[in-house]
Amino acid sequence: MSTQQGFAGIGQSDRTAPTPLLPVSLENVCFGVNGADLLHDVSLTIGPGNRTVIMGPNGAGKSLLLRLMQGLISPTRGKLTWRRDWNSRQGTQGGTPGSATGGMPSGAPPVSIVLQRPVLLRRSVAANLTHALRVLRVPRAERAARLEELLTLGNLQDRRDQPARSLSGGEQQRLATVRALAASPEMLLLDEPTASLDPQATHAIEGLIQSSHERGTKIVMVTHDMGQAKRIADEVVFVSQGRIAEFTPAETFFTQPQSEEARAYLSGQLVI
Ligand SMILES: Nc1ncnc2c1ncn2[C@@H]1O[C@H](COP(=O)(O)OP(=O)(O)OP(=O)(O)O)[C@@H](O)[C@H]1O
Repeated sequence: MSTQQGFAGIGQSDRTAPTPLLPVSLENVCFGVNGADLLHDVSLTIGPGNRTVIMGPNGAGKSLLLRLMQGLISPTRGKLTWRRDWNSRQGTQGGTPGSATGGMPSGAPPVSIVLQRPVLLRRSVAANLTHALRVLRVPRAERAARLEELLTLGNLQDRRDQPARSLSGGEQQRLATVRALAASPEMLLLDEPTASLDPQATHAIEGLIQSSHERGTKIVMVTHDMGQAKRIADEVVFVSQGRIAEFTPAETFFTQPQSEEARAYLSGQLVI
């Protein structure tokens, strides 16, 4: 896995620079369940670098968009293409694009996701991280050092032997976030990661997001928190009723939203 754009400092070093994973392009993507489209004709290119924040009312299709990018679901119609063919073991050079065009996904792109409610093993903090490192096939000899790096990154050194599920909500989310970063992902997807956290815990997660951004990891985050969106976003994708209503630089979005739907959302009106 690349550390060229991923989380440096957690150990790996590729000698050859792989073709970057991004951009990911969605061309006329529809996603439906039982014949009913939940995402309609989505065309969007998400490039590296900028922190992308996805906003929109409840039920608009934001999580579905993230799941498409996570590879958990595939378009019912249309095409989703990565710059790098992550499906192919040798596909890191030359750049045959990877794509998903329907049916069940055949694999998952090398991205990590953080959800609103972390899913943690009924084991200690350290065991959760060690398990992730094992699954990621980090050589046994490197695991101890990487574990320490992750514990330090998440400020969880004092909690290492505590059962993960007995941590506070904020600590659990710090653990889930550093576990996601253990993979040195080129892209980190976050689905309302701080929705149930207090300001201090939110600040800690935003710090982790910011430091991984500074190390080159692409950030794509769904949030309803306007303050957080303003703090983090370089660009905003606004989703309404399964369509992309707007994809603009953050400053434009917050000061001069172009779409009727975004104007209504930002002014606190009900958007159906
Ligand atoms: N597997 C499914 N079967 C049927 N409907 C689904 C399925 N998954 C999602 N939906 C519907 O698709 C719509 C979009 O869901 P999604 O979770 O993407 O919304 P969202 O924008 O993330 O909303 P929220 O802000 O409330 O989390 C919703 O109406 C949801 O009920």
